[in-house]
Amino acid sequence: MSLPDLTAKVVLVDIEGTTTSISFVHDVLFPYAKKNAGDYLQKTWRTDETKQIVTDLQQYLEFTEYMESLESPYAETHKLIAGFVEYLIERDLKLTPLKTLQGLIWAKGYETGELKGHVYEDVPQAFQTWRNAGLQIAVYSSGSVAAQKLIFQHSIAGDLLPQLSAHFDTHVGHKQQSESYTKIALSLAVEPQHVLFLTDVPGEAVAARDAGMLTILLQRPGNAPLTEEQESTFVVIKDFAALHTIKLP
Ligand SMILES: CSCCC(=O)C(=O)COP(=O)(O)O
Ligand SMILES: [Mg+2]
Repeated sequence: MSLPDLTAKVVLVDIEGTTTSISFVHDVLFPYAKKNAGDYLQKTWRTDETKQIVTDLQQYLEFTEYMESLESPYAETHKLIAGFVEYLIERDLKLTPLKTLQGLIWAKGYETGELKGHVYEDVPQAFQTWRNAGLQIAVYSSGSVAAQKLIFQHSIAGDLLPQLSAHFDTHVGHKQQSESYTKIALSLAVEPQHVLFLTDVPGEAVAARDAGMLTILLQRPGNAPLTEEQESTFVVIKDFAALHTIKLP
């Protein structure tokens, strides 16, 4: 495989819907976090890390909404927060403390082998090809940096973590804000036009493009369908192998 005529020095990949199926995140990871949140919070309740997460979670407007939605109060605070965590996961909210907590809960599942990170079968070969071509690979996901490392380290295709040079999560900013991509390029010490961002979400592609990055959309099985306008605005590929056969504008 050879790379198309692109000037990228870094390939920046999203996870859910790009390297990994949406169903793995929604049908395996999220249920695992929901099931184990109460136990995790109870065991770590007195640690500074958990105290900080709980304080941060309570700052969101959603916490007030959640409290108002309760029909009867919880006797124990860790159960109240576990209920709030479930409430947030069911709404797929990408709040930074929620994502931090999910990563901490998933760690045990990966450690015991109960969880194995899904990656599409073209991903390991593409990572190898890009690295052989001298490109760096970085990750930008709403999942915490710790969670990103776990999914690639314990992937169904083996340990892919050594292929990755940098990780970014919502601490850098939200994925549909172009400043986040400007900050990522600065942190990678490359011009944005030398970064190729691969994602399934058109709003993220627009934000990255507005920051000057090259952007390609993934249409993986199970991803949300793209509109005709999105398909005509962006290059769309069905997998990473297709990246090596397309001609970029
Ligand atoms: C890091 S694996 C878990 C993915 C996750 O929690 C998530 O919200 C996915 O968001 P993405 O930005 O990768 O689409
Ligand atoms: Mg995604």
